[in-house]
Amino acid sequence: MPGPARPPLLLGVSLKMYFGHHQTLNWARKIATLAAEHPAVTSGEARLFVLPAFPTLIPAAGILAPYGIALGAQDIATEDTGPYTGEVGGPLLKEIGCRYAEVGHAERRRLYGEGDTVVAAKTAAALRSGLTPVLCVGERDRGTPQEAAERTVAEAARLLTGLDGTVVLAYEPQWAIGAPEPASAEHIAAVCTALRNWLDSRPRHAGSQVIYGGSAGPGLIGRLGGTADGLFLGRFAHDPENVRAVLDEIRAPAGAAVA
Ligand SMILES: O=C(CO)COP(=O)(O)O
Repeated sequence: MPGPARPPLLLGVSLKMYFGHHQTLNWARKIATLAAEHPAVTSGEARLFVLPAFPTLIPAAGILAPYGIALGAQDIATEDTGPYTGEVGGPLLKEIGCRYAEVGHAERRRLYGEGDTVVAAKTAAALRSGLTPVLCVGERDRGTPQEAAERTVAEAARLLTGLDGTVVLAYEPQWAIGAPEPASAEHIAAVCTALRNWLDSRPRHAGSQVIYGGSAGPGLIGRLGGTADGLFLGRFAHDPENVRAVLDEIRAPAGAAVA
């Protein structure tokens, strides 16, 4: 059977702090069942990753990993080990099977005072432990796509200064997070294309991907014309049927009829 014509699209979900423990595991079981049977996943056209709350990582891995769904943490300490009360370090995350660590999410910047120095240090910590950082970048206020592209590329360049390794750049315009609608397809395409071009000029980040998050859900991926390597879902992934709908669109892209 011929393999997929293009690299797999990456479909990430952060559960943030929405779900309880059992709720997380019940949701994970539904996502595992979906992954086991959905042709977008079984054909290799889509790859899934899930970022649940820290205490659920081990049991969630037991449910999701057998179906090829990668796990990751929503945060990571800047240090690897030592007297850092309340923090969780990269070596532990790696040991329990994480592949990803999210850094720099707008909520952590806005609510917990994380700035560029901390975000860059967390990105370095993830890479040091062999984790792929899901590095969130994106402008705070709505502007033109060109302004957003320039600002976001500069942000990525700043945060990755001096670092080598494969990353997932999650383009999340802050004004589109928690909104009724994602940014427009034109806006997302302009910024993701600029990020892709920038990455392509940086061999030290070979293999990196650019995904879009911010009220992403069904109906979006097909409108991006391949300019993003995937989506980063928040609220709209709480209903597994929405995840199924996005996988359906990955299976039947670019104008093909989706039932
Ligand atoms: O921040 C996000 C993913 O990390 C997006 O969240 P929402 O899709 O709920 O806006």
